[in-house]
Amino acid sequence: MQTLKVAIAGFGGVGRATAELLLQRRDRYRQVYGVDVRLVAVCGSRAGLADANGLQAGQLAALQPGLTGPAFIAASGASVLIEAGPSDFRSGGPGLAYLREALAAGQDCIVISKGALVHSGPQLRELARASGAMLKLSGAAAAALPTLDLLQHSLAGCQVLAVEGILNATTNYLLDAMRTQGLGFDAALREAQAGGFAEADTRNDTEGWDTACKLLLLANFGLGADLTMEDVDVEGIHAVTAQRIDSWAKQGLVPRLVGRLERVNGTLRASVGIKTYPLSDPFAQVNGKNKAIRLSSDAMGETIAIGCGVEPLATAAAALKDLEHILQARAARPALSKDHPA
Ligand SMILES: NC(=O)C1=CN([C@@H]2O[C@H](COP(=O)(O)OP(=O)(O)OC[C@H]3O[C@@H](n4cnc5c(N)ncnc54)[C@H](O)[C@@H]3O)[C@@H](O)[C@H]2O)C=CC1
Ligand SMILES: N[C@@H](CC=O)C(=O)O
Repeated sequence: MQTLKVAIAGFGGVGRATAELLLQRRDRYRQVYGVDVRLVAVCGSRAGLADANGLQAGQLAALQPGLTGPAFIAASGASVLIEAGPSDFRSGGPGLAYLREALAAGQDCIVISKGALVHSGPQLRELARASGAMLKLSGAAAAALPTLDLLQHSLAGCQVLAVEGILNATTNYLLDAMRTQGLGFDAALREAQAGGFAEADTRNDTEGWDTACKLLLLANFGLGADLTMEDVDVEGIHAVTAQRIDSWAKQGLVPRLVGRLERVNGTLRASVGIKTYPLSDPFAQVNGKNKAIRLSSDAMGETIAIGCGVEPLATAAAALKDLEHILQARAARPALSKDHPA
């Protein structure tokens, strides 16, 4: 049986949930793909663990100091890296160094943090192209809500004319809690933090940056654009007051923080801001920490997906969906070269 060695960098809520789910699914990988998927290394900012024979769930509680940093990936012999560190789109975050190292070495990468992809997307894509590595990012691009899958697979061949998305769970949760429970902004934010889906720096959620990051990933990795944060008009929800919420409610309107991409005269325009919807619009029904995406295309009309799951499991599952796609692609490779010898 073939072996596939996986390493995880960034071992907080999502990294740990991904490790646990991967270990639970090992039998499935053996049965469906005939592959022995081993978790061979994990690391946080100051400590890690590695074992080429595969780590077991019971070992993950205690990491060893010092075993961290991009070099640990090569040392572990992993051929797939799952990156789940903090998101920092201004610097690329710690993920950038891990991804550069892994992609340059030809290791397939599953990215859950957004920072490096937004900061250095074209460079990372080029590293992947040059080394033949696969670069997957479902976890970064709204995770449990299918977004890139729709653009890359479900609407393949269509021209996507517009994308509108409730892409950030925290802001949707806040707006909803203020509107339906009369909670104050700070109290609602504390609930989102307790739920494990707010960013470490919650301004990234409330000021609209997380939505803008996800929108850029959809534009650049889903629609082949090359936009930067400078190209996005970004408005958050931090200035929303109880009075404004009341006034919208009296008009029968539901506020959502949405990211929008629109083709205008052949150019893709990107913006993030509050939009209000009448109750008859499906976006008005996307409650709590749910997310949604509406795509308009030339030939398939309008497609809407709504989704969420319990975090951090849902994001772990989105990342491991990418792993399944990598297993499928790896399985298809020998068949391809047999049918079409070079
Ligand atoms: N929590 C959620 O619902 C979702 C989170 N994400 C993204 O997943 C990522 C992780 O999120 P959480 O696990 O919730 O955050 P977290 O803060 O619990 O975990 C991040 C981990 O990265 C570690 N880290 C920091 N610097 C590092 C370095 N140089 N090397 C290795 N590890 C380092 C930290 O010690 C921490 O344990 C973030 O980028 C977030 O934006 C994406 C989708 C949903
Ligand atoms: N903070 C984000 C979670 C990860 O992307 C959100 O609220 O959606």
